[in-house]
Amino acid sequence: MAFADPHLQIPDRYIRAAGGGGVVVVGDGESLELPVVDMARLLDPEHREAEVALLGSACRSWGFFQLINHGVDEAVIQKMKDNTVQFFELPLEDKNTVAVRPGGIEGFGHHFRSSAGKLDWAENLIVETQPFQQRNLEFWPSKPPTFRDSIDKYAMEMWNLTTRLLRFMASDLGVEQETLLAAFHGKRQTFGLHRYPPCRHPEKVIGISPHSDGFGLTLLLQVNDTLGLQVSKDGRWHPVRPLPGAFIVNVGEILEVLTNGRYKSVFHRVAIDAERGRVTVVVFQDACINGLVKPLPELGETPRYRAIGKSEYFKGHTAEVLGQGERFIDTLKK
Ligand SMILES: O=C(O)CCC(=O)C(=O)O
Ligand SMILES: [Fe+2]
Repeated sequence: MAFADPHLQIPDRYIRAAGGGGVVVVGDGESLELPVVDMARLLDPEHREAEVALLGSACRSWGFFQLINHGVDEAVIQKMKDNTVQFFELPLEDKNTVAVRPGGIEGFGHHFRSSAGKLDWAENLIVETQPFQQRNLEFWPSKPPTFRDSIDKYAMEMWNLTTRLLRFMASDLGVEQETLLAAFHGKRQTFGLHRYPPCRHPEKVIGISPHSDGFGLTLLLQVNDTLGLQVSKDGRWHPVRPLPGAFIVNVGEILEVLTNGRYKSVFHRVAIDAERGRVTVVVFQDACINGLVKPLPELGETPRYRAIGKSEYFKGHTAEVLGQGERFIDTLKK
């Protein structure tokens, strides 16, 4: 396997024509840092107003922020990190017991592929964690033995964190909290666990091709401190330097539509390190209004996107990911 032996040639199906991770990354000195939102200040009546404004401005200008003092149970986070690393360290035949099936989404394998048929330099495990009744336990690894329990507990923590964030976003947007919460309540929650091995020629490959996330909200946890995530702003790629213990939160395309374009879902990608591997735990929270992707009527604005059914939306978004061109939601703009 290409990842296992550093002396092997990089197989052609991983090599990117335009130089994979290497184009227009801003240098250290000029790099803008992601906004940092402090949950402790959001919860403190004395600082709430200013912090809600900061949260809102982060979602409008960057579509990304780091979240500190988030209040998520540290033991649950640590267990999730440990088990994720232990899973990826298993022999391939163990990981393949939950292999993704042809045409399927859940399971272990290489999930992201550009239109040119190139593979991303990563292995991934994708599992749906909510709604509870839709869990396919056949794709939940039984090794390491505590993994399923870790995923279950982490899933609950991430849903609680999502509801906390949505309340403050609603306040920034000037809508009732319940209105925004209802769009997310009972919807899908999907885990994407990623391992990006080091590569001797990082400029030739890419960890995840440029994309914007298709669900409502994304909550990303770095398992180790290897850099890799880059966010597009003003036409350039900005490397994200995760603060210790922080979550990286970003607006997905559905939240952009729900907010009638006030919040932005932006392109990001993952570059590969020459020496060190990188592991992330990503949780996607889905949303819709009665089966439709459309702006919240409670905003009281003329909708800037036409309403579309969920399955048509996902078809369009999948084509966007494969084509890496225009964002699908831009085609919904009126
Ligand atoms: O692993 C990362 O840093 C980014 C992952 C990502 O963008 C995704 O799963 O959509
Ligand atoms: Fe993403």
